[in-house]
Amino acid sequence: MTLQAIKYENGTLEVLDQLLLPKESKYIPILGVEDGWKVINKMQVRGAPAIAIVGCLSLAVEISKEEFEKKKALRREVEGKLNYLISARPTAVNMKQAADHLISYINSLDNDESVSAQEMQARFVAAIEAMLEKDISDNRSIGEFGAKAVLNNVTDGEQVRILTHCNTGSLATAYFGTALGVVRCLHSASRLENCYFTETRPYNQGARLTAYELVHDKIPSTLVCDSTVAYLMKTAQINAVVVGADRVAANGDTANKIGTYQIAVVARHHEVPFYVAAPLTSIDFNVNTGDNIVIEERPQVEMTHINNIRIASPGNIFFFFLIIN
Ligand SMILES: CSC[C@H]1O[C@H](OP(=O)(O)O)[C@H](O)[C@@H]1O
Repeated sequence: MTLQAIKYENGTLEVLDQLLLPKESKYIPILGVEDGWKVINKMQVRGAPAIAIVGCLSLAVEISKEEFEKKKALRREVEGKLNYLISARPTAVNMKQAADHLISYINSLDNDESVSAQEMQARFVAAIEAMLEKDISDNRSIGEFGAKAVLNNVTDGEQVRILTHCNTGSLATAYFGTALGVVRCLHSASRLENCYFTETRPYNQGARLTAYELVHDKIPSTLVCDSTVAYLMKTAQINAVVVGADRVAANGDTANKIGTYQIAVVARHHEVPFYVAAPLTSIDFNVNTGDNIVIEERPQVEMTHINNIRIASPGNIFFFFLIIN
């Protein structure tokens, strides 16, 4: 078992094919931007932060193999490929945030006459490589801060029962995770009684990925059907719900995996504190409210089949994949 979703060293990139988990642990080589776009679009790599990191690293791999005589040629190629990578999936904002930041950075290098084309290329690749460690550092901070927030609501020494949705761990980020990072910190502090997590239909990120991570880390946990959450909050004294985010609007509206909204409504009804754990790169200050967040629509086969076996009768089925809370 491995929780390293992304393997990058000296211009070589491999990603864990998450569609094969938990049955098979297989890495896919990423030779450039086209490979990066495909593994993101097919959800072999998924999770808002991981999407941005893999997308940008796929560009770093491609750029590292080329030689640029002219700085403008490098800038033009970078801008075009970053905008292409954004199109792989529409809702998670992290890839767009990273693209905007990197385009601004390479423009500053292009405008700096003291920087050669070779230096510009090296600095640009280094800026992307730094995203890996930054994400891990952010996740550990989110985990510690989130654990403190949860524990503020309980008596000293009390162990807590957490509910989470989808996968927000090492398989959705560079490592450690966001909402699952909070669970990891609570467990490390010996303050976690149990982590309940949903299967997360239709793509089963919870049953396939979160279960995989929690078993790997030997964290006390219980997989529950998505339809159990209301009964769970009524009967299991859940201390807090902690989820991730794909995109947070300027007013705090949050787009996350489908099912999050109903969990939030039930948490409100049962007065269970509800937390969104996300890095700054998941916040889109250019979007005022959740009404302006693009809802991702995925092929219906992702709901009607599991491992290529049909589980729903043929017919005209249509559903949203992500929805606003
Ligand atoms: C830490 S990323 C969180 C976010 O990503 C998941 O979506 P997907 O598996 O479709 O990429 C889910 O919405 C998580 O909350």
